[in-house]
Amino acid sequence: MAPIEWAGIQQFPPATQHTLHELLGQLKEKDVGTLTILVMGKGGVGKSSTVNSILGERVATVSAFQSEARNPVMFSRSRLGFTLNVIDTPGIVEGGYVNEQALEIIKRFLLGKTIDVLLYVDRLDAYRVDNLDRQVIRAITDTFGKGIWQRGSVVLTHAQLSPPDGLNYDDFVAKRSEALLKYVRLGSGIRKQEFQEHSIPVVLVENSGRCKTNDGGEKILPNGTVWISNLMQIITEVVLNGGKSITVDQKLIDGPNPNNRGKFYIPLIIAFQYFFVVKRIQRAIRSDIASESSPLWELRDMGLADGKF
Ligand SMILES: Nc1nc2c(ncn2[C@@H]2O[C@H](COP(=O)(O)OP(=O)(O)OP(=O)(O)O)[C@@H](O)[C@H]2O)c(=O)[nH]1
Repeated sequence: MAPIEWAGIQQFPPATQHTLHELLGQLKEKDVGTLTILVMGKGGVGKSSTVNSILGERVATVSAFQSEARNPVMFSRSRLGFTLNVIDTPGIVEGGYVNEQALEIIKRFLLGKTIDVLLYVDRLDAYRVDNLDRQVIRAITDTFGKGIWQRGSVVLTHAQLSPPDGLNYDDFVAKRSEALLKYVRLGSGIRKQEFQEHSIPVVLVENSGRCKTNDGGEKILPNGTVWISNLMQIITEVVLNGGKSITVDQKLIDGPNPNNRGKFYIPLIIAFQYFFVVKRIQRAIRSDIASESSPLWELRDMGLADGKF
């Protein structure tokens, strides 16, 4: 079925439309004709609202109360021969734990689809990160493999805020980003150096209808960033700056965990070590013992040394 024409793009102010068309042009130039964005995160953080903001249409259901048993949905739109797919997913946390069943449903929904970009959504106005964040990030990593983070971006909603304690806005954003990225690193198990090399971008979003606008009618953040253009710009950069898209096939769904595939080799490595390393060392020790002359204490105990030693 051909995707519906992306009419929502015309809802944006002319300057935003111009930027979006430019970005689509950049992608097409690099032979990227389809862009599939997967939106994930905890419940109630603003995933559906962000999907609506990107498309410029109210397609995903937004609820002030955490919705239960929601299914993943993909919204497809086309524009000038380009297809934009945005996949909204239910929150994957329930009762303080990662809901494995929700993850299973998401995985099955994604079967046969290729994810070009992961948007990991959380709120800017949350003042702590905890073990739950780490668990959610680990669950995403276990599902898709570490490579997903090379195609990942952290999205922080509720970005129109006045920081507490008289903190400067940009400092507050930097602190919150740093704290969250640390947990992304820990949860994904990516080594520190590698993580720093492929820095994961953090993007700010304000989905509220009361978001401030500039003279051109574009929605802006307290630091003046035109956030829809900025979000789409970062998404384009993530796609064009390397890392592979993730195709969800049956193997990925059945497991084993994509990060643990090498574990199959562990018994072989142990056997190799036993025969070629341990055995060799044992032989060397044995021949060493055989050739060793008696130590002095042994000679003394045998009464052969005269106590000068
Ligand atoms: N002020 C403000 N409110 C937001 C923002 N994003 C979302 N909200 C509100 O937060 C609530 C939850 O938003 P949703 O978009 O439904 O969140 P979700 O992550 O899709 O929620 P689940 O489907 O339950 O996982 C709604 O009342 C939204 O109006 C934002 O950027 N700013």
